[in-house]
Amino acid sequence: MALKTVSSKLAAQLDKELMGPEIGFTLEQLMELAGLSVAQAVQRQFPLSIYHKNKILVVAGPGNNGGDGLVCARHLALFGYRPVVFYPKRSSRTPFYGQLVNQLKFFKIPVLSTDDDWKQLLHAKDTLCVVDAIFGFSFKPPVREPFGSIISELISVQDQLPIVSVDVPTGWDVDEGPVSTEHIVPSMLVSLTVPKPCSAKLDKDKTDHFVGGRFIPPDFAVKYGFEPFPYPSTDQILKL
Ligand SMILES: NC(=O)C1=CN([C@@H]2O[C@H](COP(=O)(O)OP(=O)(O)OC[C@H]3O[C@@H](n4cnc5c(N)ncnc54)[C@H](OP(=O)(O)O)[C@@H]3O)[C@@H](O)[C@H]2O)[C@@H](O)CC1
Ligand SMILES: [K+]
Repeated sequence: MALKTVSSKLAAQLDKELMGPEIGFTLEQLMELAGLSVAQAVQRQFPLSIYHKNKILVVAGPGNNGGDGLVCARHLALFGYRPVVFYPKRSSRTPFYGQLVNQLKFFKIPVLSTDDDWKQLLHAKDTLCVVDAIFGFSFKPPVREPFGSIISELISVQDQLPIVSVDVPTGWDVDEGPVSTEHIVPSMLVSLTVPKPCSAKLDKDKTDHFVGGRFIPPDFAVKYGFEPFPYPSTDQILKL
């Protein structure tokens, strides 16, 4: 089956239309479903009954990809995992990000900043996986600090510690794929709504690919040039 993708430009347009005056979704609604999808994909890939570790590091970036990570952490806690969130650059774009952080505190999920030693979580002995919610479809290379150093740390452990990338592997050009030889190779990618073109560069032997964010009707998918995904039953995700 040929991979169905939409470009970064079209993905942003699709997002805008969903949240525009005619359709009227709010960011909060879509982000909740996006974060839930990612948590469900993690649970499918790393069920607690098989993996006897429950600590998950969620690295959240400054935009909506990071917001998806904050929501995902809350659902992971509800599913029985022990998420820890590293949120180095907190957004003040909308008060909603602050509310998401308050919800994490309500769930007693630690939220670390650059002053904390987040790197001690980068050990496969204790940590099950890392959720990469740093950048999504609005990332434009080259990467700026502190994220360059954070990405390098993740790359240095990815052979031992699986990375679950949300929507786009962080640091990859959304349309072109990896921009340097040293790059994140996720063990799992959860594309939201529809895969972005960079996902065609995934090595299928190294990365399992899921689509999630089950929030559009079939005719809307067709309008944006892709076939609707056949999600089974009540699932929020589909393995491609
Ligand atoms: N319909 C859907 O599918 C839905 C999708 N959703 C999710 O939204 C994601 C897209 O979110 P988004 O548009 O907020 O952008 P995102 O990728 O998080 O990055 C922007 C941030 O990164 C920063 N930044 C950029 N380049 C940088 C650089 N080189 N180095 C350093 N920083 C850089 C940039 O900073 P700025 O340039 O503004 O200073 C800004 O702060 C999408 O992938 C999906 O996960 C759901 O939540 C809702 C429904
Ligand atoms: K990401």
